[in-house]
Amino acid sequence: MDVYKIQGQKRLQGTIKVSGAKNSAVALIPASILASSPVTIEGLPEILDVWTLKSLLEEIGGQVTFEDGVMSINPETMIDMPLPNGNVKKLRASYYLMGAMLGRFKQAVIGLPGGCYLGPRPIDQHIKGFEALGAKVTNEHGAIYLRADELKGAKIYLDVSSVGATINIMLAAVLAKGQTIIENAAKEPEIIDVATLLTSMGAKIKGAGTNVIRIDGVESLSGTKHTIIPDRIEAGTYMIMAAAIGDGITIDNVIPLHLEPITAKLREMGVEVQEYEEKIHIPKVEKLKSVDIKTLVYPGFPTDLQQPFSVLQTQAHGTSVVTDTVYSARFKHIAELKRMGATGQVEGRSSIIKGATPLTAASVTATDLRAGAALVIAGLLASGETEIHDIYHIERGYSGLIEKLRGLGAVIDKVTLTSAAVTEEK
Ligand SMILES: CC(=O)N[C@H]1[C@@H](OP(=O)(O)OP(=O)(O)OC[C@H]2O[C@@H](n3ccc(=O)[nH]c3=O)[C@H](O)[C@@H]2O)O[C@H](CO)[C@@H](O)[C@@H]1O
Ligand SMILES: C=C(OP(=O)(O)O)C(=O)O
Repeated sequence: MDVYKIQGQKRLQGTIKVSGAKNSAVALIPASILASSPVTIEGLPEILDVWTLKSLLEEIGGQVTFEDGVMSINPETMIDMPLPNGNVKKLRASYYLMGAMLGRFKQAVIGLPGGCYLGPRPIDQHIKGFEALGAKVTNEHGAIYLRADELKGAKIYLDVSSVGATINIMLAAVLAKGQTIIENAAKEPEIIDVATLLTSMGAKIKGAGTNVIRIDGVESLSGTKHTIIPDRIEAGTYMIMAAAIGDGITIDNVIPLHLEPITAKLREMGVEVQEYEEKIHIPKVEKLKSVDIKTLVYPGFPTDLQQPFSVLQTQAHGTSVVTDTVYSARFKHIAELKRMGATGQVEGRSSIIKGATPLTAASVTATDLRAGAALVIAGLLASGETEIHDIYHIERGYSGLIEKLRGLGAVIDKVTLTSAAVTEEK
């Protein structure tokens, strides 16, 4: 079992480079299934989710190479192999195989997805979209069976602005006959990135990034080369870390516009955020003011950053309230932060954090991906040696984390615990 060990209270300084966006990567890779010739995606993050998707494409017969962030996918040899179990359960975004395989083969069998448990995460809006396009969809023993004689464009109103449903319907609709209109579509930058790839493959998509997306189906799509956008959630995590324990940190390879919700909140807390074309610099912070946050769909404050942000709130003077309107149970990190001396409690969909509290090292568990990111920041702040368990969650989303943090002066190691050490801890 691997853990991260962090010696805290080392001030961090320098430049940290952000990788390609996880939530784009996990949609761009399945999108390649729709092409009739090779697709190359550049700048991909080296994270578990990307490796798992590579294996999934290979399971359906794709020829895939992945080196130095560049994935080359030959989809010509792919077949409509059922994927009811196994790798599909390791990540949330395996649901994109439904839209992409339905689009190409007009049928697919895909196990219900995994990913972080943050409260219920239904996929009813994805299914509603597939059905509107003409597919018959059934759930048999935990796998979704999709089949269509042909896919026909339709008008689909999403009950919730779901990122996954918006992208999945786009994937299924690009090769459908006629026009598809997605209303109340999600507007996240990753949706624009996927639309950009599909458009460069020959798809006709208008309105990605707004709440109405129009797709005119085409006969076929061809291979292309695409460069992914930077990861705004990874960048936001490092901005929070810079405000917490930085002595001047530059975050490189960012699109500052995508970071506006986090930049605005940091400024409210008294953090100076200097924006450049593709970089953000955060000088040392003297004093943090408490602020409340409410997560919302883009361009609101991202739910994926509320857990790391809570660590900063433990260092702010006063009481802060975090309300997550997207997920009902994204608060498991609070119990872990309390082990490290934080003062916080969870009430319904909110966490209430009182600061400023010095953090002390403890043995803690990354219950999910961003809880893990929060614990890394807490470990960097805490006195003593923090040990973080279940780091596979963190490695689903942060590329080269140890090396990147060491580059700023952090003392962090990935250590394999022997079974004797694990038993002793229990
Ligand atoms: C792989 C990926 O891109 N993951 C991101 C994606 O997840 P994901 O695509 O799963 O999130 P959604 O945008 O779909 O979910 C938003 C909300 O809608 C609800 N919902 C969603 C679909 C559905 O069919 N029915 C339904 O009720 C969800 O329970 C949730 O409350 O967007 C989330 C919200 O920004 C992020 O936290 C995740 O990092
Ligand atoms: C919730 C997240 O990911 P996923 O949807 O892949 O579980 C996340 O990236 O914070």
